[in-house]
Amino acid sequence: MTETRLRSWTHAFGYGLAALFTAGLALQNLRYGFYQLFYLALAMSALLLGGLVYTFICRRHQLSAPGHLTILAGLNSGLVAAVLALDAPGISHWAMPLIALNFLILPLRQGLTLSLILLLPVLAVTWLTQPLGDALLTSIGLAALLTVTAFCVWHYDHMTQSAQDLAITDPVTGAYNARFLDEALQKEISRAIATGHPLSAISLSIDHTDEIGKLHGEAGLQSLVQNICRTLFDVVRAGDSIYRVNSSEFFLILPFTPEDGVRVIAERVRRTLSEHEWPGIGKISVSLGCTTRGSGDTGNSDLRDRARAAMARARSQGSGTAWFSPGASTEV
Ligand SMILES: Nc1nc2c(ncn2[C@@H]2O[C@H](COP(=O)(O)OP(=O)(O)OP(=O)(O)O)[C@@H](O)[C@H]2O)c(=O)[nH]1
Repeated sequence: MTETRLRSWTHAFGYGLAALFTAGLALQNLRYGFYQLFYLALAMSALLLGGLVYTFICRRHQLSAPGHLTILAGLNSGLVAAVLALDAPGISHWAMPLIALNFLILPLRQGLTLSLILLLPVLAVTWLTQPLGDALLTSIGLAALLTVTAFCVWHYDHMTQSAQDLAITDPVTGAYNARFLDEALQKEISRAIATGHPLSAISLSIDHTDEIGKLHGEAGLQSLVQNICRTLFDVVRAGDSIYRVNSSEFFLILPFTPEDGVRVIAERVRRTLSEHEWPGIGKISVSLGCTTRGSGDTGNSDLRDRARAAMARARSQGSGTAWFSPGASTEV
């Protein structure tokens, strides 16, 4: 299940349950003749049903739907206004489902801000109008609910982020992994097509890895790959991204980089890596295949395969060289 679909279901569940709860409150208040509370609960219930419908309408872009903040701000401010205007002691408890809903539906910071804005006037009125014991119990209950809910949401966000990072990162080097390369490259190509900025790529292979492995063992090779990757991170600029394609190959995506630029950075990488004295190993060399997106390159495989073919060509010229392949143009 995708994150968007999961959010749609939890939002729908949250709005639905809260709408049922407030509808129940409305009926109860109608039965006992508390008409102001009846109308308040009815209005909240209608707004919650609106949230449910909005969730359904925005099901494809649930993560960025801005209407949830408006709906929840309306619900929270309605309750704050009622707490300040009505003389109804039990109304402070209505804040509980709203706090849970704020955290369930909004991003953590927005949920926390809205809940605090709701909680402060509710607690102030409770302390001013209720006996000390009741006020204390209500305050502890609401504060505990806010803390526990905020912690659960923070924990969930943290776990989700870690799982996403693990899925796209190579554990040895910290670079992105090969699985993420195609997706990231396609995204950059679409961005380059939309904005017209140049895009280049480099396929980098460490030369003579079989010999290095035989001489220094698998651990020595792994440590070399790790150090090379760390050096690559230092050499390239912030917007560039590095992917570990296999045990001895990296791929670099270089946005905003034209043909002249990729030649400059490829030469800088080649020189830096070949002049460095690698701990326990000494000097090494790398072969680099570079390419720049042409107007005819629309798929990730166009750039990826051409950069790798250029790298193979560089290798065939002798170790420690770079080769540039121009991009494909559309026929005019
Ligand atoms: N993507 C990328 N391109 C680079 C990098 N370094 C150099 N280039 C490209 O090479 C061109 C010339 O780079 P430099 O010789 O360092 O000159 P520069 O004007 O100081 O480069 P910038 O200020 O980085 O644009 C730049 O305009 C870029 O297109 C890099 O780390 N990443």
